[in-house]
Amino acid sequence: GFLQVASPVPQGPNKWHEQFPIAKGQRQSPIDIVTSNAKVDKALSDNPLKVSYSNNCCQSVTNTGASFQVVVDGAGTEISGGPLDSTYKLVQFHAHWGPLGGDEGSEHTVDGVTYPAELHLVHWNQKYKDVGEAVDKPDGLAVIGVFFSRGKEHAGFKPISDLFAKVPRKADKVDISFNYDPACLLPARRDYWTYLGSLTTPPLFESVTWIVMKDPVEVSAEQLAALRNLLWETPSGEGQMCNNYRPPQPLQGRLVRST
Ligand SMILES: COc1ccc(C[C@H]2SC(=O)NC2=O)c(OC)c1
Ligand SMILES: [Zn+2]
Repeated sequence: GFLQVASPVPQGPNKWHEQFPIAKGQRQSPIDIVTSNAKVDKALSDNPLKVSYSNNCCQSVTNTGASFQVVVDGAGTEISGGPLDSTYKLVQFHAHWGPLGGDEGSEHTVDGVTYPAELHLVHWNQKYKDVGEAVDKPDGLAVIGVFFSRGKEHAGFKPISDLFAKVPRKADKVDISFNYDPACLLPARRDYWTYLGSLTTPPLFESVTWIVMKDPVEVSAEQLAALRNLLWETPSGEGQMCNNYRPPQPLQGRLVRST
């Protein structure tokens, strides 16, 4: 039969620069947010971040081989205001997490503190014709980051976390037949830090206006454990998907603003 060439197991974050030199760029993400250096910007509160998601925008959950991804039909699902100069539409949300029971796993850190997971709600700038055109433009994307802390069960996350067992392998996909409003995943208090950064996985395009919510949302230990129903390729074969987070990158003099 044909020579079986094993697909190369993806290289870890500290090797990405070999194929993606921008990994050592001037506006890489994530970062450690040093709260005492964040500058309160009244303009952010004068024009509050507006999040208007519809409750039937979520189409399916898929295992991308790097995370779960809820694919969203962006119709009527928009954010604007705050640091954004135009309207952005939600296209997908996913998360990053650590090992079972550990406290690392978030991508952004706050004064060096990690959370067990971090949710990313990815939006693209409506001035572009589609997300493919927006993805590598300096103002192309806006990602809302929400920290997950371990505590009581998150009723709003349960319909999604219950689906992970149905998509164990890469490219597995299950339709979302129920109404679901992703806004339920946002903390009640809408204060955030914002800065200019990048995608946190290759190709690491420096195209993201980051909006990192200050307050974490609580999810249960079982919901965090459900993330490990997702499997991926490891050097020793198929294993539980975990530690799919990039560590903080150099700030390179960037300003982090705060509400
Ligand atoms: C080629 O386009 C891409 C590639 C990767 C991602 C996902 C990254 S970006 C983020 O915030 N977290 C992640 O894992 C992406 O997201 C819009 C767009
Ligand atoms: Zn992400």
